Amino acid sequence: MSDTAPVILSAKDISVAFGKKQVTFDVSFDIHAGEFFALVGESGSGKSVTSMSLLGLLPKPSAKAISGSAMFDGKDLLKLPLPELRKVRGKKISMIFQEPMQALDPVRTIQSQLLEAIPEVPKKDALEKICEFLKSAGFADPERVMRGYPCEMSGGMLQRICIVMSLLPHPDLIIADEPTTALDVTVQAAVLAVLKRMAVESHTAVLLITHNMGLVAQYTERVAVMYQGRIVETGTSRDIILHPKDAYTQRLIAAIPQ
Ligand SMILES: Nc1ncnc2c1ncn2[C@@H]1O[C@H](COP(=O)(O)OP(=O)(O)OP(=O)(O)O)[C@@H](O)[C@H]1O
Repeated sequence: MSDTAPVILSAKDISVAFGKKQVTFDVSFDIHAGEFFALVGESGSGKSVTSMSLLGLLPKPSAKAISGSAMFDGKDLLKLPLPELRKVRGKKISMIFQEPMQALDPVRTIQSQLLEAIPEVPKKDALEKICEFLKSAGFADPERVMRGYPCEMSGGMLQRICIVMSLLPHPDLIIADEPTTALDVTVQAAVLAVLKRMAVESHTAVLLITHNMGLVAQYTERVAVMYQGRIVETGTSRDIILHPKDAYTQRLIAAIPQ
């Protein structure tokens, strides 16, 4: 996806404070339709706070201490009343978390949870669609997965199920916050490859939150580098990795395993 694709999310000057402590400072970035965009930076740099502010997911008192704007679908997400924001969440913008169990209920079948992602689709069509998506996510026997419970699956399988869940409503954007950090290294690449391929197929943009510049190099088209609550550099992942201007970006790149 190139810069010529329309901008679907425009974050401008987002600053968040918890009490007197300001943790992000004028964070701005644009995400284009269908692109894989990364917000990269070390732990505590403000990546999650930024993405959670977009969806009104920050704990209540701090919600009052957000400034800036995040234009999406003609509306400013930072100013949207909660009921309207809830309609956007999970439909036009979905999320994948580090821990798949954050999104899944341990005592319900996978099928019943996936059906909930597309309540407006008639059940028979929804089941067909779920089956097709599970196959696409690498499950050879989707019916068996659908009958199963989360505890019967490995971490990698659960995260692929979460990818399916996030894509079922055909969102414009998926926010994936460290989606592979909790997984074995050998499984990480497979899960991200599934996310990338399925997002491309459905023309869904992905905001990947990560501390791992290696993943940025391998999977994303554009990147914003965050350090101590500020964006220090934004550009195409290729340009930034080949010609990093900022000293912090240079350190992140030096830490990529050969
Ligand atoms: N609920 C909160 N109350 C107070 N401070 C918070 C809260 N949530 C986050 N912070 C602070 O905001 C800063 C940014 O945290 P954030 O979680 O966004 O970083 P991050 O880059 O996503 O790191 P990580 O990868 O560890 O999640 C940190 O200094 C953190 O301590």
